[in-house]
Amino acid sequence: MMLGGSETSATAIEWVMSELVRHPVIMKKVQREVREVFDEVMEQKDDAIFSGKLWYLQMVVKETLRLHPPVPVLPPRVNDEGCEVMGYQIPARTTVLVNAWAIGRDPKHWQDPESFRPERFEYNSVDFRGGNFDFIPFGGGRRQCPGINFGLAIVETTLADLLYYFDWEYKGKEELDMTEGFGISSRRKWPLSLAATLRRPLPPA
Ligand code: HEM
Repeated sequence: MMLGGSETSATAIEWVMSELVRHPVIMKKVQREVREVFDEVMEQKDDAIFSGKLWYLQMVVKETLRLHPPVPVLPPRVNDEGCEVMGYQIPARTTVLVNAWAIGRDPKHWQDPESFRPERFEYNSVDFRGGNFDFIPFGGGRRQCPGINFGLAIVETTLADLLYYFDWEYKGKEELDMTEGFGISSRRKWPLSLAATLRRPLPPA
């Protein structure tokens, strides 16, 4: 369980950083938010200020999970009884696979689906907590990921630290390759390699 949870969280973090270095305006905006909130926390020495304030970072994570769900195809399900879904007859005992990756890029549900645009979530209540079947990076229904809150906390706090303390740059000569690898989780095919520049003094070890 912990292995699955850390693999999915690490995959999400790597894709967020990949999208951010490809979108410098979005990178600047999210870093401004994180630095303003963290600087205030440090000044006031009050962690409570942190809670719920990283709105834009949360939208960036959402948009990344839409385009790069770490579990692209949900674990198989077998239906006990026959049923009809969108005009398709599904006989009893059929193994059904749900493609979360394709649903997140479906133009019937998402405007300009291939673009990385966190602002799409600003006035949009679509969430991944099980109520919207057009956005299911954590699955849905009774078997939805039980680690959703823990996973999001790992992803958001790790990213907030990376973005607060460092500036990040991709130094490759060619455009960053966004090819996905093949496997149960959709990690990058080629590991992400970025140059970090320290922008804030690191806390004492
Ligand atoms: C960004 C991080 C994560 C993502 C995207 C993610 C995604 C998923 C998905 C798609 C499923 C399958 C749901 C389904 O069958 O419909 C799942 C199942 C599961 N996840 Fe996560 N997960 C994450 C983090 C975690 C963490 C941190 C833990 C625990 C420490 C965890 C524990 C589990 C367990 C135990 C299941 C199996 C649930 C069952 O079959 O009833 N996950 N996760």
